[in-house]
Amino acid sequence: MQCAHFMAGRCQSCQWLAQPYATQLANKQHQLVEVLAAFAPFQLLAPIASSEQGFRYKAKMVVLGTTDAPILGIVNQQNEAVDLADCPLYPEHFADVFAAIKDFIVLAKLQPYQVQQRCGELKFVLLSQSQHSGRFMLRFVLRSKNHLAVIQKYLPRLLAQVPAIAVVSINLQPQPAALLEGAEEIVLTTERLLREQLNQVPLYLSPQSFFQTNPSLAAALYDTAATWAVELQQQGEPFEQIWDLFCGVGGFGLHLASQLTAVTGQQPTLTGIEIAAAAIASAEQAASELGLTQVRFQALDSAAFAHAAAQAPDLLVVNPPRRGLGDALCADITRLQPRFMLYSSCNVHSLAADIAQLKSYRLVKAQLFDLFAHSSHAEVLTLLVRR
Ligand SMILES: C[S@@+](CC[C@H](N)C(=O)[O-])C[C@H]1O[C@@H](n2cnc3c(N)ncnc32)[C@H](O)[C@@H]1O
Repeated sequence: MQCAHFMAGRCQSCQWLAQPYATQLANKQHQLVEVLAAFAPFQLLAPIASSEQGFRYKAKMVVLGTTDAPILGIVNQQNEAVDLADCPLYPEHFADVFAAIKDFIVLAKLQPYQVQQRCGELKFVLLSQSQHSGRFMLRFVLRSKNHLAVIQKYLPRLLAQVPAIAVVSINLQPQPAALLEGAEEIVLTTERLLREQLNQVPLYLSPQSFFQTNPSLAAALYDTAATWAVELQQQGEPFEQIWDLFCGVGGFGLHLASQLTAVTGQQPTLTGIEIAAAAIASAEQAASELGLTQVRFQALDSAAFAHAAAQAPDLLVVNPPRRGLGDALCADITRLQPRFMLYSSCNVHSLAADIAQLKSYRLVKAQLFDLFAHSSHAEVLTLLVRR
């Protein structure tokens, strides 16, 4: 990927960009082999490469500059404001939408927040796009509600200029701390969710819910997890009960349930657990659109849910945040003993620490999905089988 900001030393966010992409991928695979060496032998599949640019569905822009000349980007290590509206990680239309957003900031006289002086209103602009429809979700992170009325006044003009913007919201983040967003969200459009579709599965993104950063590779990841489950089923392992812990808006569970139903004609019972209530509402909406009736999504702590359970599912899917599953959840998985686990992780170190704790499981296969090209991070999907 050619990036003028990186070449000029203005932005170093893509830490591995100086390495050719093939070298990056080989290095990540090498690291995976090293970190999982203690669990050999297992089948290591070829890594799944990302597009080198335009793969990120979401931009998180700090608002800098002045009311008359806003900058959307970052403050770099030299303490300079860098405009990243043309960052090549984003799909091609982001730059046009950022230009329209800057016009809107000028028109509505939204003063960029100044951290040192603790003055100004607009802290961040968060822009997401559905890869399937090309439509956008736009969020303004503000210090207060002071400019709510003026934003509402000029919003129709922005929506007329960029009709692809489907959802607009204001997030209130009154703290002077470097927090990206606060708890309160005010949705300004009739549409409240951005509809994405990966493979044939609809996924509904609400302003605050998590979504995988690289939708094309997320589609490959979910499809692979479902394919592995179908293969096990075809080898005579019926999956009546599936749990999807840390399910977010339902990507893994919905793919598994719909593919297993399509192949076997029998719908498994799917239980999805996620801490964010908005994500659970999205997962329920998608399940109903898919015609899946044997589903139960609940807004709960995954560890508390597993701790209260008396019976194991046939297949357990887990996709925790970077910290991993942790001791308590590993202990309950060991107590419950599901026959199969699909563990997808964005942190190979916490993945290895958890597998080391799950002594009654054997690592059968692993595959790297390069969701985070040009960084040291990657997603790894593993299949674990009870010994
Ligand atoms: C890496 S994301 C995976 C989401 C989803 N599986 C996907 O593919 O988009 C981790 C998810 O775990 C959720 N989460 C964090 N802590 C949790 C907890 N203690 N219990 C349940 N869910 C939690 C987050 O809100 C986030 O949606």
